[in-house]
Amino acid sequence: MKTLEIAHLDKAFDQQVLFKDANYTFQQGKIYGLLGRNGSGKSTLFNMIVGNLPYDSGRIAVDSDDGQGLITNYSDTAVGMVYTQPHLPAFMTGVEFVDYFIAINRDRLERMHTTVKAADFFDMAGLGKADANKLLRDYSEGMRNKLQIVVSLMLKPPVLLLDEPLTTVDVVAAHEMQQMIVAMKADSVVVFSTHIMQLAQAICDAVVLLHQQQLTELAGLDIHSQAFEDAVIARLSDEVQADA
Ligand SMILES: Nc1ncnc2c1ncn2[C@@H]1O[C@H](COP(=O)(O)OP(=O)(O)OP(=O)(O)O)[C@@H](O)[C@H]1O
Repeated sequence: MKTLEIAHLDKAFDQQVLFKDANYTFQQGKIYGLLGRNGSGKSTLFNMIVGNLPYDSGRIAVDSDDGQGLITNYSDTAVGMVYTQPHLPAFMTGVEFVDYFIAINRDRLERMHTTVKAADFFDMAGLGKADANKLLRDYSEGMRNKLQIVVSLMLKPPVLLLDEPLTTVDVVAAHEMQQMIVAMKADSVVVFSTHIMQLAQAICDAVVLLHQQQLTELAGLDIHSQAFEDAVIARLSDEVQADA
């Protein structure tokens, strides 16, 4: 089973402690919503998992189900990340970028027996022919986001992290992207951060709170219930009440 393990994780920026002995194990087969207050460290956690940022101590390990077990020196293909602000080359057209993406990932795509063509990416992202020939610089933020989500999903990484992924896409695209994300959970560990409670309730199997430097699953309540929403708000308000 594919697994992402966070164990005894510590991380601080100067005097600001974001993680203190944080522990949680995410597993394939569920979609996890990561909820926390602004500035609690959700993007920092994702950046540590994907290898963009170092952590101070503890361990982050991935089991890609390839026989190596849980390892900390996992390859950069083990974790895929959808960024809030997409990292796409501004001076390529959409189709140039997708052709380039297919070329550099040809081996991976062939191993998955995927015979996707550039046109398939645009269909999945709900983008038209005219869009394909535009410079990515001239895409709207939502268009860039849709393309980024589609390319990330196409590689089927063992661990897929989505940092507030659906906030800029239109309602129709959001519905389609949700279905694609849900389809990923059978084969991947899927974790996404969001501030939209309804989105978390719509697609998550579990909600993990990042609060007071810890990761804690909010268990024991029906995720779709008002009681669940109330419990999330109460838990994340702890500090404010304590300070008041
Ligand atoms: N490279 C950095 N150097 C110093 N401080 C940083 C750095 N990156 C993030 N921080 C700080 O760490 C804290 C957590 O930031 P982060 O972006 O991880 O929060 P977040 O939970 O994703 O927030 P939001 O929900 O508002 O997007 C913030 O106070 C931020 O200013």
